[in-house]
Amino acid sequence: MAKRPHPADQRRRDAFLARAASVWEVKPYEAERLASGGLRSSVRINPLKSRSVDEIRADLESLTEVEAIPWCPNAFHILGDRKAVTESAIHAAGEVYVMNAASLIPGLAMDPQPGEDILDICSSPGGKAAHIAALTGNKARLHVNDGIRARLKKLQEVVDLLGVEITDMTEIQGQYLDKFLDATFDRILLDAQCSGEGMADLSRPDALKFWTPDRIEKMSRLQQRMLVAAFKQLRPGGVLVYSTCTIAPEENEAPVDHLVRHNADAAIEPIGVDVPEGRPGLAKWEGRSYHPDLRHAMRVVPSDFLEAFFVCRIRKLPPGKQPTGETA
Ligand SMILES: C[S@@+](CC[C@H](N)C(=O)[O-])C[C@H]1O[C@@H](n2cnc3c(N)ncnc32)[C@H](O)[C@@H]1O
Repeated sequence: MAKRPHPADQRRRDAFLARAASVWEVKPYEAERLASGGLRSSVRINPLKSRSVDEIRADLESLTEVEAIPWCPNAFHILGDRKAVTESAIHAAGEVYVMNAASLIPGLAMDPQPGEDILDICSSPGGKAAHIAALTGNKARLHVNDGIRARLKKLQEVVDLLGVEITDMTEIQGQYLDKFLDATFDRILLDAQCSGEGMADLSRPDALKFWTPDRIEKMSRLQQRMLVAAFKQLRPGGVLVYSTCTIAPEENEAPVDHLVRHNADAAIEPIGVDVPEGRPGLAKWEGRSYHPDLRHAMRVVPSDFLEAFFVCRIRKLPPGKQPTGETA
């Protein structure tokens, strides 16, 4: 017979499910089903190595069953045995990178171009930095950063293994970026440290061991400070993509709302990626209102392959293009 959860664990689970259900606009039992998906893995072919994408794809398809992801070139959902991929020679050689498919969205939303100066603020282990490098054929000037020293080693390993060319690797806490970094960028990714609710697998009894509303508030304050600092490093006309793997509006819509309300030159844009699991960001939640353009952000509702995720694209309007505040 299944062990009954401790009353404190049950209360925590109920609180989590009530919040997730209200964000996703489903019943709590449906939220529980959505958040109990187990490990969902996809794989991206890395075009930065010497072998062609076609050669790597043929090897990948010989290992296990995969299905092309329609909205992301060179990426596949793993339908068969994940281990067959993670323990393969192509994986050891850095020819493929395994991640949750939602993590492909920020790189695409960045739309990085060769020749640009690009900053990835919370970079380790480097999956999204490697995707950005792949999208530009290693032809952008890519600066990677992570605020936690211990995480830089893993980042360096991924950079080396996948053949990612970088101009700099720094250890600056994102909230102090504008104080320690004397450079501006065409595109910035802030894939922020978050409470990670999207990765919680409720089929595991300990899934919410570290989940508390206090942690959400603490993260929200950090994310807001990191976003404000990041925006200062963005060139006029440049693009900042903000993403998290969490569900909480306090960590998603709220920091972006703060940024756009305090910066007349910050404009939320559609992310431009057609993901079937994508829903608009929230303009209202539990009595709180957020900037109406947050509807252009994307919230990913979990599915067979995607974990819960949030992505928002913000442009720094050049002088002369800023709204005057006048109404028609
Ligand atoms: C969600 S993970 C980033 C994943 C990464 N972008 C990728 O695609 O592989 C968040 C990262 O933020 C880093 N981090 C935590 N606090 C930070 C801070 N104050 N400033 C910058 N980075 C921070 C963590 O070390 C962690 O590596």
